[in-house]
Amino acid sequence: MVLRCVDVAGSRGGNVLFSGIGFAVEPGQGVRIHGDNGSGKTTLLRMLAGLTPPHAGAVLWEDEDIRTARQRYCANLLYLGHAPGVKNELLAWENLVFMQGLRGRAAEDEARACLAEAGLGAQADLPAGALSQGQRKRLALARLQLAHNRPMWLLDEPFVGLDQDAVAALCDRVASHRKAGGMLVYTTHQAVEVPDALTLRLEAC
Ligand SMILES: Nc1ncnc2c1ncn2[C@@H]1O[C@H](COP(=O)(O)OP(=O)(O)OP(=O)(O)O)[C@@H](O)[C@H]1O
Repeated sequence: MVLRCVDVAGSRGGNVLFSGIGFAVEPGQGVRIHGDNGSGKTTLLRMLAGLTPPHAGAVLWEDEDIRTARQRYCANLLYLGHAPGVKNELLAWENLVFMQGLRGRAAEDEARACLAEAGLGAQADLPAGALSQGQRKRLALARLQLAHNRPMWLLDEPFVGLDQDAVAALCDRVASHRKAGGMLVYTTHQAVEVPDALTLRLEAC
């Protein structure tokens, strides 16, 4: 398994934000996309997720363009955007069932156990709209605990809004994911370091 970014350029609103980006991510590896506000971190991550087409270059999964390998790629992918993307009107545990597509009688128990591990056991029966910003972020990230069959993680600003304990827990989660052969690309403008991750700094064109 390998994700390759080949000589990629990104543009928004007609402006080229970055160009000549090239790297590969293999099992166990991590890439940190770093840069100032507006440098294009989210744009690049969206390209890796297949949500925004590259201005130039290509993103390849197993040496095939992700646009043609879409089905195979998406089956291996977990993309968490900058916003938590939770449904305010659903309870916290219902959100997890819905977001992760959990099925069967064990789904609720699985979601509740996952919330307890994320430090949200007491909030499981609250509507997501009643959670604090940090709790909403924890809820979104709780999906990572259930993503065993998705090796390619793309995380946009995963550390924003988290307290120190939650940051440490996320670093542990990411480390065990990589140890088990998972792959990670994440954006950040914070000083949180994921050990042994290649850092890619986006500079304005
Ligand atoms: N839909 C859009 N139309 C026009 N310009 C856009 C659009 N989306 C983003 N941009 C612009 O593209 C640039 C890069 O945005 P992007 O969100 O990728 O940056 P970022 O590095 O993730 O920023 P931040 O650190 O603030 O989250 C910004 O100048 C932004 O205003």
